[in-house]
Amino acid sequence: MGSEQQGPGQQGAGEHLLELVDIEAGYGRAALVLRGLTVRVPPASVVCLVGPNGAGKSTVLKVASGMLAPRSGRIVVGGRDVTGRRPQQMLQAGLSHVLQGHSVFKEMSVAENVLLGAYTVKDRSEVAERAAFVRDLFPVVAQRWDSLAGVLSGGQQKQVEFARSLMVSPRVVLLDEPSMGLDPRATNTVFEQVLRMRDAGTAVLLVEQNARHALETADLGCVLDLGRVHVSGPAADLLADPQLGELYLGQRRASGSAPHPTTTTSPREPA
Ligand SMILES: Nc1ncnc2c1ncn2[C@@H]1O[C@H](COP(=O)(O)OP(=O)(O)OP(=O)(O)O)[C@@H](O)[C@H]1O
Repeated sequence: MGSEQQGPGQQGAGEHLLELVDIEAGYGRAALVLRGLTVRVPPASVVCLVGPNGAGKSTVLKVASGMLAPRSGRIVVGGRDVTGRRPQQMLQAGLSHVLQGHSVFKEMSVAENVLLGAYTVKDRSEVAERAAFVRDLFPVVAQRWDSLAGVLSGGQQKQVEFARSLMVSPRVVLLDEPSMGLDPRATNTVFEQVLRMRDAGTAVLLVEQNARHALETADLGCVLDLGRVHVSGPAADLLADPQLGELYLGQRRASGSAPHPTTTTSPREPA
């Protein structure tokens, strides 16, 4: 593997919105899943975590959103140490988590689903302002505002989830596999919306099975393996690294030998 590149796993602490530093975390008494992992999210960026199944990508997001307390390490949001806080406190600190799978309430309207995201916001004018903001950012949300969420397509429902996550004006949105179950066209739209969120001022920490597409979208990337950052750097550099491509992105070797069959196949666990 090429030498470590400058990126979210290696760069020094500075003006970052989110810093996960030397995190060790696991489930119950089971062995550690994250083993000294450091990831930093700068402002106005999309940072993507890729790597084999079981590397710990979703676990990173659970630690960041307070769903799983780390055994050691620090979580810093906007320069403030928030290690050990619960999910609602993490939300108030500025970390909004869009979980894997679909989480819209199908029997409720798009409006009701989106406004649920503002349940911690007491100021009604702030809620109205924020609703106008997300309707502007996600046109389909505005167009289908009064529709039942259950009649929307999978990609449209994902945008409702994005809109809901932005209702609290988060500093960083944590997105767990937003393209899961979507067809290529809907996947393209969802990735375009990820960039719109970034451009509108919310940084994104993204976990994706679709590693190539995610790195093509992201500014920075981290390849995780065995609960550590294996290599990190500008996403374009990771994409251009032939060895990373062979191991994690399903690229063919120059010699023409067969590629790994999926973008996430572990070099340790050939399919
Ligand atoms: N709730 C849980 N309880 C116990 N073990 C868990 C739990 N969630 C995840 N794990 C284990 O933690 C490890 C890392 O899982 P995680 O979901 O973070 O990996 P991942 O890199 O996101 O993989 P995938 O791409 O398959 O989702 C795996 O071995 C998984 O079995």
